[in-house]
Amino acid sequence: MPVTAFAGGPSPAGVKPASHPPVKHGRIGVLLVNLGTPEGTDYAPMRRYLKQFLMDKRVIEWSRVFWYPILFGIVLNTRPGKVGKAYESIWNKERNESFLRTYTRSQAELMAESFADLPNVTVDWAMRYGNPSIDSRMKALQAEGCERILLFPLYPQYAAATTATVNDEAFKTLLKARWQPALRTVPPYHDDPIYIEALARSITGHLATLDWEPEVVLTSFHGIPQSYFKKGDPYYCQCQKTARLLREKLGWSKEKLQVTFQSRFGPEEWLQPYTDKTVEALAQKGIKRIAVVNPGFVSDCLETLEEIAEEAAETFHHAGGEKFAHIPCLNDSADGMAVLEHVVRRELAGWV
Ligand SMILES: C=CC1=C(C)c2cc3[nH]c(cc4nc(cc5[nH]c(cc1n2)c(C)c5CCC(=O)O)C(CCC(=O)O)=C4C)c(C)c3C=C
Ligand SMILES: [Fe+2]
Ligand SMILES: [Fe+2]
Repeated sequence: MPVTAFAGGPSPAGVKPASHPPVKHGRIGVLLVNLGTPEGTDYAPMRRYLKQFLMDKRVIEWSRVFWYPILFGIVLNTRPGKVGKAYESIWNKERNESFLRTYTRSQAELMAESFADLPNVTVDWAMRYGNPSIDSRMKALQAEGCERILLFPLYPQYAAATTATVNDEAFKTLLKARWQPALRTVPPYHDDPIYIEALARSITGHLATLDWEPEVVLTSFHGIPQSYFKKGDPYYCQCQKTARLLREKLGWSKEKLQVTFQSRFGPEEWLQPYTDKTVEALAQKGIKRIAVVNPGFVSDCLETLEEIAEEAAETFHHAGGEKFAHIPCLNDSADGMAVLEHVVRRELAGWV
């Protein structure tokens, strides 16, 4: 709004000067933000995506003097090709995009539909890495008249490498804003009864479609380096709590529902036990039937569709296992949407 709009001093309350430009106002934005996704599986888009991701200090906390030579000298030359092939095996060919993007868009669209009772709320979506960027969608929401924005990092368990970096990026977009919206962030919902109930229903529902019963079900969460945990990240404890509540809801033992951590990156020790090693050890111990669920992922993605449904299944079979099932993430299912909508409605309290 140009300063000239106020030439002649402030207007009397409720009276808009004729020279005042039209300004959209009075709306509330809800921005769902997931991790990110490359634009394609070829070397160039994969490198662009990994570069933005792995330059993030919240993701790789090592000194830049030590990390950048490794990142630019080795990782960004070798990893785009390797990871691009993995993405290819799980690419949504119909839409030419990753499923993470397909589901995130669908979640925003379904939420917007179900918020018909909240006509001044606009629901949008963004990605922390890649597009649509947080910056572009925050600006679009403001242009639409959103004076208040609820930012929803799509992670049930808080980690600095995920939730905090989304929040950082959103607040960064406000650094140069003349007229900032009010910005609220959604807290973790790892122990929310509706989330636990949805997970339990999804597990029992999926297992009911099989003609066999797993001896062991692994709840496999994305890992973080142990050093991040030791510095005070609550992620490990929140994962454990989700699993405990789920176990109680299902009435299962600690042997039946186990917690593991996947997706190690780099030479450090990560949270343990590791998913791949556990899958192998279970088969070697004579366990023949297992299922794996990923409660920490709101949507299926590379880490669930490739690393678990493909790689972990192969590891299990090679080690002597017979039946392996991957239980899909909540995605845009009715139960999954009920969780996201419940969290958003709760966090909009006082605004709507
Ligand atoms: C040190 C590196 C990494 C940390 C810490 C980390 C934490 C973390 N990540 C997720 C969720 C996802 N990660 C995904 C992919 C992915 N993760 C890392 C590295 C770290 N993640 C890399 C390098 C990649 C890219 C793929 C690869 O090169 O192996 C994804 C999938 C994205 C997709 O497009 O499908 C998700 C989701 C969480 C929840 C988390 C900490 C709690
Ligand atoms: Fe990751
Ligand atoms: Fe992975």
